[in-house]
Amino acid sequence: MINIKKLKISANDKELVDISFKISTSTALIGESGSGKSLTLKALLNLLPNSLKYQNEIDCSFELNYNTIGFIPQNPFTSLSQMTKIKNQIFCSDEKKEEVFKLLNLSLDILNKYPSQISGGQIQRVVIAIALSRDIKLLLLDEPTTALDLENKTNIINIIQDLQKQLDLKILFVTHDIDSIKDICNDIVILKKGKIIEFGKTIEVLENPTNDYTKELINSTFKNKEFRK
Ligand SMILES: Nc1ncnc2c1ncn2[C@@H]1O[C@H](COP(=O)(O)OP(=O)(O)OP(=O)(O)O)[C@@H](O)[C@H]1O
Repeated sequence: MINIKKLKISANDKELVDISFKISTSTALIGESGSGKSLTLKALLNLLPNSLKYQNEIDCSFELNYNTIGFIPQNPFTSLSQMTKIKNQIFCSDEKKEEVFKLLNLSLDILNKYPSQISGGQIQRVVIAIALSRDIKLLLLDEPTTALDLENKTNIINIIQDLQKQLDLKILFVTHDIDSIKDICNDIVILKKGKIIEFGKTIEVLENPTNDYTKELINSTFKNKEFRK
């Protein structure tokens, strides 16, 4: 369990984020643009700009640092160096490379390719493989399916579900797309303007939201789905 008792970020005198929440297994952080999702991730990754003031109080059985946290960004296409073969962008033993590639259902011949020679879905899986090539304990996902088409989106969601079953990984999944987390995250935190306005078990919150803003988010997801049909 990662118990984030206090996470406060401010710029000058303006409070940007003031939240507390737990990651028991997998938690979704949902909120509209500007609600503080990226700042929260940056704070956990220790990547906040110096201009911001940051205070935290976190109870966790392991140290949160580069070795224990993996990060999957919104746009996988910019995470890899285009001029370098995939195998030279994963810093671990050949055995470990093979192990994580197998886990992500990636063919080993991809190791000898450049990013431009593989598909978008494969690139996102390679980015996840790179994160898993270290023995991380917490995986942070920042809208990992936004840049993907529907087929690859479903693929990545299935892969994350499989990873949860196979590895002892805590997950914090940041998104504004409720649809993508309902099968992955046990818990859900709804963020608005840097504050938590609703939290709880994902199924319970989705089936019985108490806050009007949460209801709006769920309704708009539902409407979009109807629209896509
Ligand atoms: N370096 C900064 N200095 C001052 N304010 C900032 C800084 N970075 C972000 N903010 C402000 O903090 C708030 C939260 O920003 P954040 O990027 O965390 O939102 P978000 O929920 O990730 O949005 P999006 O979904 O668009 O990425 C916004 O009002 C933003 O303008």
